[in-house]
Amino acid sequence: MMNIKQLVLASHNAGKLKELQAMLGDSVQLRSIGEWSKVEPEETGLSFVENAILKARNAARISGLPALADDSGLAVDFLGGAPGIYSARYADGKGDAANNAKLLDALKDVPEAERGAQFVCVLALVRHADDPLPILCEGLWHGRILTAASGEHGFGYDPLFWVPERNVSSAELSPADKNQISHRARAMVLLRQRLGLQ
Ligand SMILES: O=P(O)(O)OP(=O)(O)OP(=O)(O)OC[C@H]1O[C@@H](n2cnc3c(O)ncnc32)[C@H](O)[C@@H]1O
Ligand SMILES: [Mg+2]
Repeated sequence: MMNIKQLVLASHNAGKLKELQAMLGDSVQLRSIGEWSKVEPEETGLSFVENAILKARNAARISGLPALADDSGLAVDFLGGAPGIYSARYADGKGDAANNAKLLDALKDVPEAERGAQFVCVLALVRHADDPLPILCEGLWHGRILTAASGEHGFGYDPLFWVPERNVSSAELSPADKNQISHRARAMVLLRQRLGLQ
């Protein structure tokens, strides 16, 4: 079992850092790779797993610390799983608001029953840059895409993601509630088990 006190998070996304640190608790300190470099690696993989490993190796190489990466996104049934690994780049890098507007447009006139979607999160942890055995944990969160944005919490696609088990959008959940049930929370439960943290 690994005894990890400090991990570098291979992400420039402040929303992820906040959620992951809250889920990990005080026993492990997460430091953003932004402390070392502002340059983001190109996400050239064809799967969440490949991109998560690529980001984790890059961060471990730059920082010299064990690294955790989160590759995540939204897979929409009607769109054959798109935007998927391209979720951050869906509107060509114009940001969350543009991504959400493009998604609403792509699903214009699509009835509720066909608006199913899942958030996906893959966490990859490497002990060092060339680690031959990364720890991989996956979490899925099933919901549906709304016809208009709702809610102020969270980040990214949260205002468009309807959470059936709570009858609210994921941006209407409190941060603590989202961290109990999200794709990221599910992946983190598995990671904590693998690290012997619970
Ligand atoms: O690669 P890093 O630096 O970690 O940051 P990123 O924001 O580019 O992250 P990804 O490449 O994993 O892309 C994830 C996309 O999916 C969205 N996403 C992931 N988790 C989400 C969540 O919990 N709520 C809303 N949107 C989420 C997010 O906004 C991005 O558009
Ligand atoms: Mg990214």
